[in-house]
Amino acid sequence: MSHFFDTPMSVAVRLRPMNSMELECKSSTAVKRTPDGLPHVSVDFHESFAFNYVFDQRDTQKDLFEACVQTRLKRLLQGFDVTILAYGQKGCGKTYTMGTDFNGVMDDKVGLIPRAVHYLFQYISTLKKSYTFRVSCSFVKIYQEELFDLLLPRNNLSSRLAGPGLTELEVSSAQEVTDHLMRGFAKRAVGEKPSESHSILTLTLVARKLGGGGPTSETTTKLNFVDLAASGCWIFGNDADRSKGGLVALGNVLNTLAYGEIAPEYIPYGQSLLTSLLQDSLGGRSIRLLIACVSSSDANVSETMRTLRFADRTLPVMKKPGLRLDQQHEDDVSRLKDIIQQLSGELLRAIQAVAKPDDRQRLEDRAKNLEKKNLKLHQELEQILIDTADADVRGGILAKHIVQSKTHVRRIMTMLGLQRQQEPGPQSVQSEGNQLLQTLVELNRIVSDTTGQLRARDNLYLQTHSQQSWQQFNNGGGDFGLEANAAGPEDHVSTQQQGNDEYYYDSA
Ligand SMILES: Nc1ncnc2c1ncn2[C@@H]1O[C@H](COP(=O)(O)OP(=O)(O)OP(=O)(O)O)[C@@H](O)[C@H]1O
Repeated sequence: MSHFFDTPMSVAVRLRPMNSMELECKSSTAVKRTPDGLPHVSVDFHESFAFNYVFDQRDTQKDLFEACVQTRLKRLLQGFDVTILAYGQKGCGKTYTMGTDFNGVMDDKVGLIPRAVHYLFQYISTLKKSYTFRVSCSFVKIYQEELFDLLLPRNNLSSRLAGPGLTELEVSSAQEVTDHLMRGFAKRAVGEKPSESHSILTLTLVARKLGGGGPTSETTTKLNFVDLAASGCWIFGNDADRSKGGLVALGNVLNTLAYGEIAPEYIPYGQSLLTSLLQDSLGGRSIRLLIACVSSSDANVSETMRTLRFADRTLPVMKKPGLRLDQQHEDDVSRLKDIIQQLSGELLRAIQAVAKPDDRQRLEDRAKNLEKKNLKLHQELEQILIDTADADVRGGILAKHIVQSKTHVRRIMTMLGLQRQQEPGPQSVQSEGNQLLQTLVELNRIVSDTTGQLRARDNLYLQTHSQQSWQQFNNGGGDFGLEANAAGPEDHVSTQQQGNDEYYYDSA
């Protein structure tokens, strides 16, 4: 078992460089990554948003792929559907980022789809000793609430889907997928502009574990790349522009999912074709990454704000900071957790082998209990990491956790070693179980201490920050058009502006 630190829903913001028109108009930069190194975006210096990742003009396609897509692809084999969506105003880089317009040349400008497909086929080829894989591909366009199959081998036109299911083509290499992508993209553009339709490229991966005959030995997961229609000046319900209605529905679904555990029947998947089609890959065991593509220019600030608000509302309220973790740390923690899991299993099997039947149940229960505690500790730690907005502190906690986990692993290994040497009876097994329990209690104590320290630190930060904001507000309150004494400092803690409830709509 391994864990991942990102929440199921993550948001990456990508700031595209100014285009020639913006440069000609001599527009200035209004949207920036904040200089503190955190994944925050500031708009016009007075509005800021916190996301999981922020990429600016200096970041390359490779940076984006490696930071937020690569690790998610491995989750496919752990039974998660992975959905990557690009959202944003017309011309802000959705297609460029996704690589939906791939031209067959694998250069450094190539977007996510070709990179992901190559990575995936390479990755599964390393697992061929343990798994067999079947991969199939479908590619559709949704335009004005109608579905078009882009892989139907007919003429040059995309075919509206009236009858049975989608074309799903079996593929055995990255090249085959990108060939289908290129053919499909050419069809997407027929009839209307690509910016007016959504396109979804789906890879379905069926992994069968070799040597496993049980019902769970085959896993089917989906990887979706969704290049959404451009957001912009539109009104929900306008029949002439119904593809945009899919964006409203998508916003509603992601927003509802952000509230946490909600029964599927309350999630409004049925509001559009887009959300119905993606239903399985948006809820349940899915990992979602929304890439909000925005312009950095002051000429597009109002549309950029709408995009950022859309993205902001898809994130769970409690997990907004959700900062990117250092990859090395994440890998270390994940590896150690796997080792602990494996060793705990071995310990359990060793206990079963030596204990008398009447002791066995009790010891098994105890071992299971330890396992649960261990899992809870990991979950607490992950929560702390997600809730902590300071990269240095997070790094410190992780480093500490790694040392603790290593000690923990060493102790379990020592116990196993002793067990094997001495072939102990139930009593010694019990005392080893107790030692393990002690270790876990100790680990638990350290985690709660750290949580306490972090909470105290966060409270202090919020207090100081709110006092500073209040002072600034009092000094220049007139600019805000508010009475200087209308609210107390506690009302100014957050820099995150709450948009109005109709944020999906453009009333212009
Ligand atoms: N991060 C970036 N770096 C360099 N060029 C970019 C970047 N993002 C976008 N571009 C360029 O900007 C132009 C518009 O990008 P793109 O077509 O991807 O926008 P889009 O959001 O998909 O637009 P539409 O909604 O019309 O489909 C393209 O020429 C693309 O190469």
